[in-house]
Amino acid sequence: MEIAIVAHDAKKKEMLEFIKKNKAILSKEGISLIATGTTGSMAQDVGFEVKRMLSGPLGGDAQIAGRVAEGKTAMVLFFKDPLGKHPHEPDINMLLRVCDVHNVPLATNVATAQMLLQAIDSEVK
Ligand SMILES: O=C(CO)COP(=O)(O)O
Repeated sequence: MEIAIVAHDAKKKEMLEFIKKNKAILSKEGISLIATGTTGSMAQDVGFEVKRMLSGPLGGDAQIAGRVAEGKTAMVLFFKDPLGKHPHEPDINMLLRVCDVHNVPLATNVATAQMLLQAIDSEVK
């Protein structure tokens, strides 16, 4: 199962804490991680194996949206900064929309992301 992790700059610290806390689940054999560029480097720096897309503002969200649409990415954990402005807002909205179009679980905050991971924990090897 491919899970995408994405975090805006103001949420990167939260994402780092979240993935470290959930390392046991996220490192399972049946789970692979993809990420936007900077979020991915951050995860790699603390020992995760992550396939990195472009950075968000350069098209990374759009690349992940493409993978969701193709049925490759099965879950998106996207810690959005609800207080900031982003030059690539259209790409961000596209990713959210494509998740809804394809009924792919999408968490935009830590509380929901935690529930999603708990929901799949027993199902993934
Ligand atoms: O901008 C982003 C998501 O919209 C995140 O991109 P980075 O992980 O490259 O910072």
